[in-house]
Amino acid sequence: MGAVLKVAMPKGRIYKQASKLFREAGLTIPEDFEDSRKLIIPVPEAGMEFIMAKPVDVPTYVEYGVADIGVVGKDVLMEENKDVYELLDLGIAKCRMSVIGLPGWKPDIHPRVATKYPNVASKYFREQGQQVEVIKLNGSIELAPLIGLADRIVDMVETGQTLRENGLVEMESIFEITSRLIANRVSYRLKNAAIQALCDRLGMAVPARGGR
Ligand SMILES: Nc1ncnc2c1ncn2[C@@H]1O[C@H](COP(=O)(O)OP(=O)(O)OP(=O)(O)O)[C@@H](O)[C@H]1O
Ligand SMILES: O=P(O)(O)OC[C@H]1O[C@H](OP(=O)(O)OP(=O)(O)O)[C@H](O)[C@@H]1O
Repeated sequence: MGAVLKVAMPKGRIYKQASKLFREAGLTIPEDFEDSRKLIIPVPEAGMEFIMAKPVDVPTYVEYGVADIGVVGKDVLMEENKDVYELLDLGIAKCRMSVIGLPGWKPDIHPRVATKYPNVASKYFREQGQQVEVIKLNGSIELAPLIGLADRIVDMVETGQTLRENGLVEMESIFEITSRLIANRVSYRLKNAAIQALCDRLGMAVPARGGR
């Protein structure tokens, strides 16, 4: 049996989908931990150990090599710009990054944009040739245009429910988001057989889910 793979798994909404996909790929992942507060979960039957991380921190654990691989949203990868390999599109947690505002929005002399993703937003508006002040928030981003902190936001849209319930409109979609499998550069060489075998299994399970 090869070395144990340390996998940085995102706590929260992606975990259940990720562990389900791993199961569909034929790996034995116990369901007992789905509501647990345990942070390091041995998964011996799959030759793995899960490190339960805050989603935005997954690329950091992988870049530093304390996790060999990880599961993370494309939104986080675009924002964090870490030195990791992106191996596979897992097709789960699908949504999109969009520019959002109030209906009837008109350009302001000093436009302000609120977001959890300041790097993504700055790059996007720079490329559009628009000068904006980017304000970093950590959640409930949709509040910003409602209470006058910013005239637009850059945030994720999945079902559109948050927009509808708050009277906001999607003005432009910037990119599509799904979760990705990433790897540490050194682990990818040293544990190549195990990582490649996992990629192959997961790769077969992804289309089986209809590319979702
Ligand atoms: N509404 C959504 N629909 C689908 N995927 C989403 C949605 N919101 C977020 N995601 C994906 O799930 C990932 C993790 O989101 P989640 O809300 O669990 O993390 P978080 O915002 O860091 O959590 P928290 O700060 O509440 O601990 C995001 O990086 C994104 O890729
Ligand atoms: O289109 P929808 O299906 O409504 O999903 C989009 C919402 O989901 C995410 O919020 P999250 O639940 O992570 O809350 P937070 O931003 O307050 O952390 C995102 O930031 C949007 O607000």
